Amino acid sequence: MRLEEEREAKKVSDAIDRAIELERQGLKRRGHTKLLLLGQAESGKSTMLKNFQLNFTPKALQAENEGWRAVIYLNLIHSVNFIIDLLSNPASNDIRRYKLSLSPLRQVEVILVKQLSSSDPPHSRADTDNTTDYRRVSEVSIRGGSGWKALLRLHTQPPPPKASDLENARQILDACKDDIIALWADAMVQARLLEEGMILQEQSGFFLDQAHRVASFDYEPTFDDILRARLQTIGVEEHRLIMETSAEQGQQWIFYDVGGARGQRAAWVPFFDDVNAVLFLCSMAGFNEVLVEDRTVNRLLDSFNLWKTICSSHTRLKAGISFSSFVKSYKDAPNDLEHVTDYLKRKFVAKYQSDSLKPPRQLHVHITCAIDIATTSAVLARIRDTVLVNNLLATDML
Ligand SMILES: Nc1nc2c(ncn2[C@@H]2O[C@H](COP(=O)(O)OP(=O)(O)OP(=O)(O)O)[C@@H](O)[C@H]2O)c(=O)[nH]1
Ligand SMILES: [Mg+2]
Repeated sequence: MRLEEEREAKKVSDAIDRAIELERQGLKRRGHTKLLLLGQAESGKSTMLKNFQLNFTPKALQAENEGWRAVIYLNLIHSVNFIIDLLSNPASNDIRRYKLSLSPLRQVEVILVKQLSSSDPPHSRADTDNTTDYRRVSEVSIRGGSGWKALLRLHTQPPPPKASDLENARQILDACKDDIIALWADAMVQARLLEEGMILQEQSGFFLDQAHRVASFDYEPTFDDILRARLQTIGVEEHRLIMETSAEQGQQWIFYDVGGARGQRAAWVPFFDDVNAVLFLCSMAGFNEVLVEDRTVNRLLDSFNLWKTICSSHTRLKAGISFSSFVKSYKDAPNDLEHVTDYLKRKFVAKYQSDSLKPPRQLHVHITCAIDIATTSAVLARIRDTVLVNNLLATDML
């Protein structure tokens, strides 16, 4: 029996090895692999992506250092400004002094947000919600694809003639360093935060206890800092990672990192069908927290529901939804992509043939998936060729 069991286990293990090898070869052939990161806001999607970069493309992550420095500065300054706002009634000379000495940080925050969000207006929750939420520090979010990493160009271009905004931020932070440290250590500040039920240490983008380091003139972000830096994702960002590690060298991994807040989730749908894997993240700490966007909903419960929705979502036809039960004229044909596509194509052509004005204009039907760059570029090439040939015909050159 034991030998039989061992043989059986070996068979299973060999089958798994073969499947892995086939998958590996498949990936090699396809040249790249696509991964979709899903989960509610602050579940760690962007952080996972950074971890992938750290492991597989460390040089590329290193090259993003200046961009992350700006995010870390912004995280720290945002916390400081938040505390100053909280102490709006200066109860003591000390508080008045902090307010004055740390006031240059206001302008630095505005500049950093502007720089990070490039042409987009900042999407600060504080902008949309006038009621101050003392339980959380409002966040600054940058729209996906806005090119906030354009900041990184600082890296490859020669230094600008005048001190850059980032350099300015560095100097001001250095000058404010001692007061930031003193503010955070102040017993009155801590008491006020406690009164408001705010535990800043547990919030993302918390760098106050690292102020002595981060605010120093010679500060260089460590990988650990980069992992802790918080920038809310808005929309869907595409990140292309060219693997640097020897086993995967040269392979391209494309990550789709999405915004996880409820208002962002509709944007995920088009990405489901076209990826090799979905990575779903759930923050275990969410069990006693509520959603920022809906304070009546427990975060863990929201994650469960989201997971359920994702598990039950499928390519519509593959999920067994019958095309013919919605389109009555589709009879006696298989419920698969090939036949449904062919049917739709014929339907459009038939309408054109029966209703197009005379003389008929040319019709070219293309099937594509607009989020698939390869198929879409093939279609674009065909469109370009058609336009080119028509132009040549019109000028009697053909
Ligand atoms: N303690 C702890 N913190 C984490 C973990 N993963 C991420 N974080 C922190 O949680 C914060 C939020 O993480 P993000 O990766 O920005 O969250 P996200 O899922 O991309 O959020 P959205 O972009 O808003 O959808 C960051 O400041 C991280 O440093 C974790 O496993 N444990
Ligand atoms: Mg994110």
